[in-house]
Amino acid sequence: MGEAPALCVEDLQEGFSNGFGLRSKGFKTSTDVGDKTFVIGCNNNDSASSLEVHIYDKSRGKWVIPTVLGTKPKLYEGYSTVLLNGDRIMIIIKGSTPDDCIWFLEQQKEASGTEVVAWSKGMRGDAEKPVVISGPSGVGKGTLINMLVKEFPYMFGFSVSHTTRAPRSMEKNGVHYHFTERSIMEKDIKDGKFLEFASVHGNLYGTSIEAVEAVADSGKRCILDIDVQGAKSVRASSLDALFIFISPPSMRELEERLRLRGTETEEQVQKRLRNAEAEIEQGKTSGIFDHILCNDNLEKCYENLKKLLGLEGSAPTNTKPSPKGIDLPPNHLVSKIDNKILIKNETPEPGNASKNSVVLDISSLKGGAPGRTRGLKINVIDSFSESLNGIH
Ligand SMILES: Nc1ncnc2c1ncn2[C@@H]1O[C@H](COP(=O)(O)OP(=O)(O)OP(=O)(O)O)[C@@H](O)[C@H]1O
Ligand SMILES: Nc1nc2c(ncn2[C@@H]2O[C@H](COP(=O)(O)O)[C@@H](O)[C@H]2O)c(=O)[nH]1
Repeated sequence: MGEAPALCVEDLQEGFSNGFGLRSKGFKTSTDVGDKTFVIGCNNNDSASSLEVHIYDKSRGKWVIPTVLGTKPKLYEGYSTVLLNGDRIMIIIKGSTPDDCIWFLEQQKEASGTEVVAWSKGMRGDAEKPVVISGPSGVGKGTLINMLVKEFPYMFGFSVSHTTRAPRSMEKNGVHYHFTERSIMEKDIKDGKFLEFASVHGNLYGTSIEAVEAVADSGKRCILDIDVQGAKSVRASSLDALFIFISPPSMRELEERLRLRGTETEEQVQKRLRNAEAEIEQGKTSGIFDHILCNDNLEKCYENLKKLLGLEGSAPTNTKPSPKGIDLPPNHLVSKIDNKILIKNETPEPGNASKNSVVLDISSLKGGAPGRTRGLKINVIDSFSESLNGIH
């Protein structure tokens, strides 16, 4: 809580509330959501600075500085804000690159009495849902994920978790995990940098928002290898993932795999096996998971996993995905009609496609903050007399 710098209640009354007008650098927009006013902006003219959020709570007559999750959008030349249904605010950034121009700000559940908001970048098209893979230690999650990433390198990307456990001999920092100290990870958790975290077999593990964003930005489908507690947290978040639980054929087989892997001490193996019983029970009964696969025969289980991911019989693709951006007209006005956001070019040039007006269809947005908001559909039009149908 505190004072919001360089803005007072009178400024809010001056009238750019819920407006679509473009704000230049150094200005702020205010958007009313229920009894709160979200003030988005930046105090200086530095193009490298990012957008900040302050909230004016009208019922309490107080300014609140919220905890902000996710990567913040960069300012560039200016921006417009549009209130969508619910409490999602769309931010359209002028002068940015095509992959960085549409952002969303959402209110999250309050944490320990503090307002929490989260940013997510808008992504065009129907990017596939992230995949959460859970199961007891030693069941073969890592093995299956490696097979998938090896066969479909341009389709899947692994979310690199943070952990306080010591690296195994073959493990590389930043590839298998971000190995970190507990005090640092605890601070980062407190600062809202993690989508989920859990204490697993005596160590802290967690998925940072940045890890998931990095995979989405590479145009790949994100795979998370996390325990059941983590899966439960992700289920409660807005990630909108597919949840798959891998179960062992038997406890005896699980024990044998853990021992044969030879990466844990006897004491650690015992601890992991004790935890496995509860995890298997939860995996099968908690309702968190969309699918349960038994990893008895590895090849068979892998084929079943591919089937669930819609890859049955599909040939591996060797082409790098090129995430499609959005070319906004440089000078534009923004308005909203139902589920369509009209970004009208103020200085159209016939024959110059990059200067055309744009319609964003927001009827099938998926996922949300923190992370990435998927499902934006775009139509580029020559003039606004053109039909708004045919959005793709
Ligand atoms: N179907 C299978 N049959 C026999 N061995 C298997 C099978 N699947 C995986 N394994 C072996 O079991 C061991 C454990 O597999 P893996 O490391 O992939 O498990 P995990 O679920 O990722 O474990 P953790 O959660 O501890 O990271 C490995 O040595 C792997 O080669
Ligand atoms: N909740 C989370 N669990 C995670 C994460 N990364 C890994 N894990 C789980 O931890 C155990 C043990 O892993 P190991 O590498 O020490 O064998 C396993 O079940 C993983 O799924 C995470 O980010 N969050």
